[in-house]
Amino acid sequence: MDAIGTIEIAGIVADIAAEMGAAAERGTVASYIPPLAQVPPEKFGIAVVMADGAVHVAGDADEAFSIQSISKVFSLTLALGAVGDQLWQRVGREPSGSAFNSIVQLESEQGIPRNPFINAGAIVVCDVLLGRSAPAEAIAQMVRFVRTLAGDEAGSIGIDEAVASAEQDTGFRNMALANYMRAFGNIRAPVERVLGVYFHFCALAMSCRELAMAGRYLMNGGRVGGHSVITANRARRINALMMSCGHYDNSGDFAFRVGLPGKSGVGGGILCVAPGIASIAVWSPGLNASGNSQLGTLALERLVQRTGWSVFEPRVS
Ligand SMILES: NC(=O)CC[C@H](N)C(=O)O
Repeated sequence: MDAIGTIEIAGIVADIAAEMGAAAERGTVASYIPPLAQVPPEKFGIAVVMADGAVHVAGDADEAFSIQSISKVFSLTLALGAVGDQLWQRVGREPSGSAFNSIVQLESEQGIPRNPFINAGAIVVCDVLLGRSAPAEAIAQMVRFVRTLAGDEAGSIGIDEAVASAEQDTGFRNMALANYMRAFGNIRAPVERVLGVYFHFCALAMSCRELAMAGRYLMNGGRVGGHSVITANRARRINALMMSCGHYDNSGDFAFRVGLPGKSGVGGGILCVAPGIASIAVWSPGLNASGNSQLGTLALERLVQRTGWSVFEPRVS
């Protein structure tokens, strides 16, 4: 850890929540998935779980929200566990520079998505998981996995079925992506099954506190409480992908402003990792033009300015 102590972090987290509560420019809540449009834009939560186990929360940190594309981090982790590096034959590792739901690169790149954190890539990841289990099993395995990562013994993390079925009803672009990749042979299971799994993963609901807890393995070289979730090498690589691809065509700007691996979702959440230091979750439903939480990004930018936690900053001992 660096020179900043526990009391200071608690104060910084509380100050940021107060600043974000008062912010006027809150972005636009996603409306293409109808239940997400109902979430009040005033919400803001932040949770910081330190490497020593201390937890600092402020604002609406205990209110569950739809984690949406943040689930792509957990599905990637499961798929790497299932098939290892063979995954990279079907999904790339380059930033796309395009929107999260873009189809344009798939034609010239023969149905191989640029990375696992855009929709097309995450849909392939779901297909890989379906190579090993039926849809209901894959969904149950994901819920169990995230609960275990978060230490959620009460089982409060779950799938918001209303969100999952709204995505099913409105997910025409995702259907197009999946069918298009199927034409190239990069989706193997029936498209409806693959998307059923994908939509349920996106519909996972949890709070900032639970999400920051679930991200601990990424700050800890793949380990949580003495257990190895994944190898240190894989944790490092997932962090690298979060840095380069976690915010779609905004990933460069996020690295510039925050300088930490992060993954956003259209529910307004961001999971962010300060390796060796902290796992952080923020939530504010209003999005910027690239579909990333406007105030969530600003909150992380301020947190890093005040703590010096950017991976590009020298560590003070
Ligand atoms: N960026 C996101 O969070 C997108 C996830 C959303 N479920 C979709 O597929 O469109």
